[in-house]
This record gives sequence, C-alpha cells and structure tokens, in this order.
Amino acid sequence: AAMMVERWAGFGSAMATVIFLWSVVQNYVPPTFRLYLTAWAAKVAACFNPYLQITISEYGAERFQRSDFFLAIEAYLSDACARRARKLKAELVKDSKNLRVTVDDHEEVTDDFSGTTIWWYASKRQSKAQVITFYPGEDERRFYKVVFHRRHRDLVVDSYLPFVLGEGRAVTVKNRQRRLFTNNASRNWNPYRSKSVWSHVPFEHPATFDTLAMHPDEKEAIVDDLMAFQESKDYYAKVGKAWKRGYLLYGPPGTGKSTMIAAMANFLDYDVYDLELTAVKNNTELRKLFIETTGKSIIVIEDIDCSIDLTGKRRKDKKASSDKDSDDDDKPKLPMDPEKDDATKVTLSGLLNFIDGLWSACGGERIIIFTTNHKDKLDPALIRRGRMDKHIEMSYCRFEGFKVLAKNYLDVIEHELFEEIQRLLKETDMSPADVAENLMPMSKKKKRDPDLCLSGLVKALKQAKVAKAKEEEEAEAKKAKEKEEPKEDK
Ligand SMILES: Nc1ncnc2c1ncn2[C@@H]1O[C@H](COP(=O)(O)OP(=O)(O)OP(=O)(O)O)[C@@H](O)[C@H]1O
Ligand SMILES: [Mg+2]
Repeated sequence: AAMMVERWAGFGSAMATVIFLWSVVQNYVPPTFRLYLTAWAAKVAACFNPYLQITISEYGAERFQRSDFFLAIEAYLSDACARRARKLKAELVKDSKNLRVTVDDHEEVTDDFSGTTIWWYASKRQSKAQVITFYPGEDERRFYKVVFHRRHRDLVVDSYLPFVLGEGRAVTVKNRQRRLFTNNASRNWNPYRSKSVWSHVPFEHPATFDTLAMHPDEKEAIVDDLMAFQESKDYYAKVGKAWKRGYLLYGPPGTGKSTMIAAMANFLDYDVYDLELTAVKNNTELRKLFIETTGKSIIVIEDIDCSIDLTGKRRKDKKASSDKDSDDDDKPKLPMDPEKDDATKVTLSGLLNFIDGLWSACGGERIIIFTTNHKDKLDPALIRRGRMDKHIEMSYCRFEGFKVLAKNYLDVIEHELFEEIQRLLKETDMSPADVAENLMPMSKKKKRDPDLCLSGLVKALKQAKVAKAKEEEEAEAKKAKEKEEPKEDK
C-alpha cells in the first residue's frame, strides 16, 4: 500500500510540474514564440507518429450538394464494416419502412484492404463561422476521417479510396428507394432551413410498359430509344453534349401521358422530379431547383401549356403592361428589391436555360419530359428538336391498345366481341382511361366477368358513337346557320 501511495504521489508531482510549465508558457511567453513552440511540438510529434489521415467532409467544394464521396463512404461503411463496430445507430430508412444500422459518430471501425489495416472515424465539428441559426444541427459539419500508416499512402489514395467510392455507389443504388420529388410552394420555402428545395415521397407507381395500352411498334420504339440513351454515356461525351434527353408527350386527357412517365421511370430505375412551374417564383429559384436534382432522374413538367407566361406572345403583353405600371409607381424601388424579383416570374428564356443552358451540364443522365394537351399552343423554341428530342403522341385507344388492356384487366386474349369492338374503336374516339374504366366493373358475385365487362364496353362505345354523330350534326347546323345570317344582315 505504501508503494502505491508513493507511486501516485510521484505521478501527481509530475502532473503538477507539467501544469506549472504550461501556465508559465501561457502567461509569460510572447504569442509569436508560443505559436512557434506549438508548430515545433507538432513537428516533433509527427516524427514519432507514422500515421496519416484524410478527411472527407459532407459538403465538399460544391456547397450546394452533399458530397458524393461522403455518401458513398457512409454506404460502404454501413454495408461492409458495421459488423465490426460496437457503437451503432439505427434509423428508419426507405421512408420509414426499413431499419438501417450504421456506425455511430466517434466510433472507430477498422477495414482490411490487401492485408493493410485502415481505420475510419465518423465525426462532426461545430462550424467556426459566427452564424446564428434557428434550427438545431445546422451549424454542424459532419465528416469522415480515414487513418493509415504512411507507408500505405499510395495504396490508400490510388486503390483503396476509389474502391470505397465504387462499392459505396453500388450499395446506394442497390438499397435506394426510388423517390417522387415535388417542389415546395415558394412561401413555405425557407432558404436557411431546408437543405433541399424539393420534398419527396416514395415512388411506387406500378405502371410498366407491359401495362401500357399502346401500339406495340410505338412502344418498342420508345423502349429502344430509352435503352440507347441509357447506354450512350461515352457517345454524349464524345459529341460534346450534356447527357440528357427531352420528350414531349402530347395528346387528349386520359390517354396515358402520366402513366407513360411512370412506366419510363420504372423501366430506367430513375427518380422522378415533378416540377410545378406555377409554384416557382423566378428564374433564380428555377436554377436552384435544377441544381438540386440528382443524376438518374426524370424531370417532369406536366401541362406545360397551362404554366402561364411561357409563350413568347403572352410574355411580351405582360412586359408591355408592367412597363406602363413602372412608369407611375415603381420608380422608387431599388434594383435589388425582393418584391420586384417576385414579380419577375419564370420566363420562357429562363426555362430554356434550365433545359439546355450551362446548368444542364452539371451531372448527367437526366430525362426531361413535358406533357401537354395542346401541342400547337407551345412556343416552337421550347419544343424544337434538340430540346425535346422526341415527340410522342398519345392518342385514343385503338384495337392494339385495347388488347393490352383486355389482357391486363380481364386476362382475355380472344373473345367473340373483339371483332365488333375493333370496328367500333376505329370509328369512335375513346381514351384508354375510359376503356379501362369499362373493363373494371364487378359482377354481383364480386368477380370480374369478361362477358359482362366487354358487352358493357360495346354499349359505351355505341353510345359514344351516337353522341359524336349528334354533335357533328349540331355543329354542321350551326355552321349553316352562321352562313345564312350574314346574308340576312346584308
Ligand atoms: N395508354 C394507357 N394504358 C394503360 N392505362 C391507361 C392508358 N391511358 C390511360 N390509362 C389509365 O387511365 C388513367 C389516367 O391516365 P393518365 O393519368 O396517364 O392520363 P393523362 O394522359 O396523363 O391525362 P391528363 O392529360 O388528364 O393528365 C390511368 O390511371 C391509367 O390507369
Ligand atoms: Mg396526366
């Protein structure tokens, strides 16, 4: 016991000496010399410490985007190394359906690579900037630190880190839940809070090209086009184009334009960004939205003709009227006035820039789709080839399309009513949505009876035919009347 006391006393006095010396340095040594001392101490320590470290921050050089590398490391570590860690954290992922266990902050994990040991640490530090944030976690900067012996420097930098990046990306693709993004309405959008201007839900639309009612040849052409696009990364690089493709889907309501987009997303395994243009304040915000989209995605603008201010003519009208206004009362406003910025709105040129300007070069594999009910209302600049590379007409249901629906909805490939239906579909315009609706009813026994559904469809088609004939008759009568009236006037 006496020896123990002696040993502790010795330790205590050594500690006291160190503290005393440090306080002397703090109080009496001039600051410049102190800095020199610290640097020198670091150098001495480095001689004895053979380990190097590399940090990878969550937000890299591009402040807008979470670093791809960081995300890949996160995925890699939770997939390959989490088993060896003792402090883990669990989160709900895939939008609250699955549990994901990852390595906790400040926990060390080791990895082996070609016989070398490599240590990983996840950590975070408080931002040094003196910014007051209203939301917790805003001022934290997360990062990963990889530590290794300096003789393995080349191995780690040239082989191991690229390996981690590749593996991590593969894991991310494998695990990801595809998502449907929508842009938040401007008034809810707080630039200081939300990391993203998009909000998302899981994308679980069941449509595929198999369930899409369309002529098989047209369908095949679209599938081929998509496949060619997906496989031609090198080609796009070679000809110096951004790796993107535009589709214009046009046709009457209920002909499957939205369904086609879902089928494309499922086929390509892409995310979908549903851009609501009327909720976008101005061109600047549009650009921000674009920057926040990721690769492997479809960006959709539905009913583009209804997004006001897009045709050149309307824009001019608006400009003329606002010029008049500005003569009277807008003068005192500063050029940076935010209200004026609000009024600027998204313009056609802003949208064109969005599609093929400089910004579209930031990252590849994007598809842009416009849908409209009235192709002729659109500005030609918007839909010229090169912007909208392929124009796809979605039209009324014909027999080929009907056969797909009959097979999907009723499991019927042949039926005695098919001939009549074929004839009627040729003469009458009925949208696939309406045809599908007629194939849905259940019989009293809660079963789908093909005979019942098909005869219902025939009836509906006949009704539509009669209604159409009546409409045409009325239109003709009206025309004849209009022709007569001017004569009476004279
Ligand atoms: N070609 C089709 N193949 C299979 N189902 C279809 C097709 N067209 C329409 N439908 C069915 O009709 C419904 C409406 O279709 P959808 O929303 O795709 O039409 P749309 O062309 O986008 O219409 P709108 O112009 O009004 O947006 C869908 O739920 C789908 O089940
Ligand atoms: Mg639609």
